[in-house]
Amino acid sequence: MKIFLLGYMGSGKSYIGKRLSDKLGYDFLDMDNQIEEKEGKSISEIFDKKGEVYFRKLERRTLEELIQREEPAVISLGGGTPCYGDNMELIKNASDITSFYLKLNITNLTDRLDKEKEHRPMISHLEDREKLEEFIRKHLFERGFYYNQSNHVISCDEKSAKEIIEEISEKLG
Ligand SMILES: Nc1ncnc2c1ncn2[C@@H]1O[C@H](COP(=O)(O)OP(=O)(O)OP(=O)(O)O)[C@@H](O)[C@H]1O
Ligand SMILES: O=C(O)C1=C[C@@H](O)[C@@H](O)[C@H](O)C1
Ligand SMILES: [Mg+2]
Repeated sequence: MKIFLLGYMGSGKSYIGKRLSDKLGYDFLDMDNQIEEKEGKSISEIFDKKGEVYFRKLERRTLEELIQREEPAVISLGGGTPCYGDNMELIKNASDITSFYLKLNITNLTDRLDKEKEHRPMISHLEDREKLEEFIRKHLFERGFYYNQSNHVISCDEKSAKEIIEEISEKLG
């Protein structure tokens, strides 16, 4: 059984994923960290030096490897992973994966990301909160189509990590 966490940048995939894995006694894997280890570079450096298309290809190969993995694990995907090529189809077609979309509203995502833009190359160039919010609104409109194909949608607005983890655990039964 593998648990995949999906959602926009800043939705808590890494934060919740680590804590959920501790609770379940599963391994925790963060796709962004795996990519950084493979390349020996930070995500920002990969975007800067090799470009986004190179990153998306690497992300696809890493997704394929994670899907092949047989041991139980909680796996946090990159924010864009489900939204490129047929990545979401691969996730949906794997019989041992349960996917959760960690859903937050635009205001809460903007609040979080406004404080943490630097290591996120998709948004690091946006000068102020207004531009960031406008970008997130458009981006989420495009990406929601993919995220919403997850097995479960978890509304995370105003919820603590503990509450979110409890909700995920309930869905897992
Ligand atoms: N339930 C929560 N309540 C309050 N803050 C939270 C909650 N979940 C996560 N956070 C905070 O939100 C920020 C973003 O979380 P995190 O880095 O886990 O997002 P992410 O989905 O992994 O983003 P990315 O796709 O960019 O890797 C972090 O500072 C984290 O501590
Ligand atoms: O939303 C995105 O496209 C991204 C999210 C991050 O997790 C990283 O995978 C990278 O910064 C791209
Ligand atoms: Mg993360």
